[in-house]
Amino acid sequence: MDTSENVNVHTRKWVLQAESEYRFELDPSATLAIKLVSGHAEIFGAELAEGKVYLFGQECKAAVFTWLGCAIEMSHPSVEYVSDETPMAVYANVHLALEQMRVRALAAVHGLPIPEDEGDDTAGADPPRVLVLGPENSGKTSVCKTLANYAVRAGQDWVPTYVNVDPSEGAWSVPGAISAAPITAPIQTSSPASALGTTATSAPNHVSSNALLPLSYWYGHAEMRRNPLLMDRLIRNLGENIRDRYEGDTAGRCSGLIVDTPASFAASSGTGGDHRLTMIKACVDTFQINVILVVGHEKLNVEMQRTYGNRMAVLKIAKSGGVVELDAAYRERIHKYQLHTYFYGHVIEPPVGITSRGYVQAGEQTPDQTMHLSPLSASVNFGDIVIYRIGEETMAPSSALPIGAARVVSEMQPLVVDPTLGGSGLYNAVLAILAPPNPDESERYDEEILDLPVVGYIAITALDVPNRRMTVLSPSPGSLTGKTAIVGSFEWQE
Ligand SMILES: Nc1ncnc2c1ncn2[C@@H]1O[C@H](COP(=O)(O)OP(=O)(O)OP(=O)(O)O)[C@@H](O)[C@H]1O
Repeated sequence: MDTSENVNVHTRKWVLQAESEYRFELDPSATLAIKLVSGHAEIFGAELAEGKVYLFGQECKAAVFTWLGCAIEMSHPSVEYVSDETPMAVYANVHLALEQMRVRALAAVHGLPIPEDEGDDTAGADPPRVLVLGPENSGKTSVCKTLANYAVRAGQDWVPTYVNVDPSEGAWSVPGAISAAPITAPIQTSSPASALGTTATSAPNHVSSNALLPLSYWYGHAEMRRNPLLMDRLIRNLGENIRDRYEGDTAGRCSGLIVDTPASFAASSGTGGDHRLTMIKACVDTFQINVILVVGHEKLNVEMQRTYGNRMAVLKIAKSGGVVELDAAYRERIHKYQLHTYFYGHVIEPPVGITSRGYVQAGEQTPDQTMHLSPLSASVNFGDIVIYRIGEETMAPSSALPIGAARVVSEMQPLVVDPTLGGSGLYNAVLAILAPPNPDESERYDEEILDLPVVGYIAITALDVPNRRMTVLSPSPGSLTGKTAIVGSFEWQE
């Protein structure tokens, strides 16, 4: 194979030994190109194709791992090193155990003899429904991605459901949402702005061939403690919806699901009002969890063993030494990238000095498809959209209220926001547009909007109070008249 094409002062080659990984981190303006020259390699479980150039940007941090050894060629990242100490063998063993569960579940569905589980003849025929818990920067998302990718790669046509209940993650759309999506192709890593792959919600149809169709509910905030009751309800809505979808989808159900959680489920916030156990319980109940993986946290592992160990497998798995500590400023920048990517898409330019010939961006299937989106800026009447905020405007956590004080407005109450009032908080706000309510009026109920999934997002970029009009940025054409929207605490910044 001719590898000389990109070998110049701007690139060099690394030879990786078996079971080692090349880790890199990018500065805000840096981009990176990596090409697999020979051997086999993967990024969080997604295989690299030989000879294809993968681009990374927007402060991406990741690792190219190889089971048997490989040679890669790349430009210069901001930070790089190779490590042969990885927990990948453990993750692969977990995958094998989950795979056996899938095979047994499918055999049971087809009335075939159920293969025995090595060493465990009491094993049932339930597909794996895995909850991944761990503190901040333990690598939960990376573990979930790896396990989902290994399932997809197993060649059994599994379609695992990836559930993200971390509202700060952004997942397939914008931060503030919790979502689930069936994974049909390995999740590529190229930018933290689309950490779990490309979504179909903002991309026009012609570029959504590799996109996912997630089911999302809008929580509206990055932190669970902001409104735990709402979070609990949305998690349960997500679970119920997935169960409904599974009814006619045997392959999906047998493939199981993997639930990625926020760090706040693992560590108490410190200032009272510790809702994390309630959240874990909501996940266990609604997703019918039968395996809990605790990433690198002894105390949480013991706690989970005590609470759930008699009903399901609770496993502690090691944290990878490669996981990068992400600080608050970084997370804020990522939220900005995610919002921007939702509306405008993103194109990662090849690094300086590297030919763009034949380059494709990770996650895309054909080289001529870029993710450059053109959102629309439209002027709408105040009366066209009904905007709600859930709960009190300045919501202090219940634990912060004086003893004996009751909330005047319930945390779950949808309140109509009047754009004409000063301090409406709508200028530069990100809004979730909800699916229509039940067409049958008799089936409607007060808090129905809490249970409606999201169909898309808009941002309010200007408010003209005297003329009762506002300018909104929307990813696609289509009338907003008569739509219901919810505002959260995310701000749009151009
Ligand atoms: N082996 C590795 N080598 C290099 N970077 C890695 C590795 N594993 C994870 N990372 C990076 O470290 C960062 C944190 O990892 P990840 O998002 O998986 O952790 P998390 O526990 O889900 O985070 P959070 O605190 O947001 O819940 C990410 O940017 C991820 O891509």
